[in-house]
Amino acid sequence: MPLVTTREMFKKAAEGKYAIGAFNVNNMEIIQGIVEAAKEEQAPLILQVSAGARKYAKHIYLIKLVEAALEDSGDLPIALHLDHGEDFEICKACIDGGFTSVMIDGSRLPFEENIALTKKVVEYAHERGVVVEAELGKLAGIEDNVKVAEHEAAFTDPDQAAEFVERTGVDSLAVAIGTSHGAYKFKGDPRLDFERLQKIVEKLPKDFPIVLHGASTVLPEFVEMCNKYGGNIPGAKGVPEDMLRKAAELGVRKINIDTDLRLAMTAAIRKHLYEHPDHFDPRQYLKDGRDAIKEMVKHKLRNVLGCAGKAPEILEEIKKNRG
Ligand SMILES: O=C(CO)COP(=O)(O)O
Ligand SMILES: O=C[C@H](O)COP(=O)(O)O
Ligand SMILES: [Zn+2]
Ligand SMILES: [Zn+2]
Repeated sequence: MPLVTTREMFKKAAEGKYAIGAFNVNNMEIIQGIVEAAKEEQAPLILQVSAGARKYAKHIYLIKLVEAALEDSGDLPIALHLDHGEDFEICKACIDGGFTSVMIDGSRLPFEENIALTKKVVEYAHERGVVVEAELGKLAGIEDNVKVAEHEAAFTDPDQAAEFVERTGVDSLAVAIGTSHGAYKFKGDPRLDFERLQKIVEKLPKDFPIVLHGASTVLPEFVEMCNKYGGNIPGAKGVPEDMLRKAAELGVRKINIDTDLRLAMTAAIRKHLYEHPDHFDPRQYLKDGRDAIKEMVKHKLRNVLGCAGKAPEILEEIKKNRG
């Protein structure tokens, strides 16, 4: 099965009111852990690559690893997506280089400039059968080492969202409703602006796919494991699972997860090295990291995103459209 776009995934997810997991990938063990989980759960997948990932692993290695995953996974619908593309050039490089979906993140720009940049990417992408995600509103937190302070973060305006989608022709939209990137999402009690989300859904075309960034739950078991085995990440806190379920119920179709992968892998490796100070074969501890990712992703697919078992209906939709 070749790479697919997110079109059929989002259509079926809207019908069934579930979300597709978009997992950030940076190396072989992360990809293998995620894909193994999706295979066992028969779930659709979005594998996403950031500029930082391309810098770390190189575009060609990531593409080849994802190609290997496709072959190894049998008949799973998998999309390869550029996460937070900051300019036309990186989007073009990924479109030309085999990605089926790109994000142009013009959220830092004034409204009109964000529209112009997004339109330019949409035009280039659509001509080549690639779908585009854009972003409106600013998330607090760290993105590619750029720290957006809380007071600079700005929630998405529902009217602007409708105008933005109409004028750009974009395929999905990332919104800011209170999530943020990284492991420290809330100082006090977690809170998302669901009223705003509902208004955005009402103003957008029916079933328009909404994307939630910064959606890791920061699982306490991994935070505790990190801290127990030599780590120091006190006070890490993520988006509670029931809030993500509610977001999917309301219209969020893509849920972005990176921090939870990082935490799972690091916690398992810390534990392994602590318990086996004599080990120095990377395969021994990387295997534990990969296993931890697999179990965590299975839990997400089944209990949070609701997309376990949905691969067949998406494949059927893809075949129907290819006629
Ligand atoms: O939004 C993300 C990638 O674009 C990841 O968010 P987290 O930091 O919550 O995992
Ligand atoms: O949006 C942030 C993602 O977690 C990607 O992070 P990164 O830019 O460090 O790869
Ligand atoms: Zn952004
Ligand atoms: Zn993001």
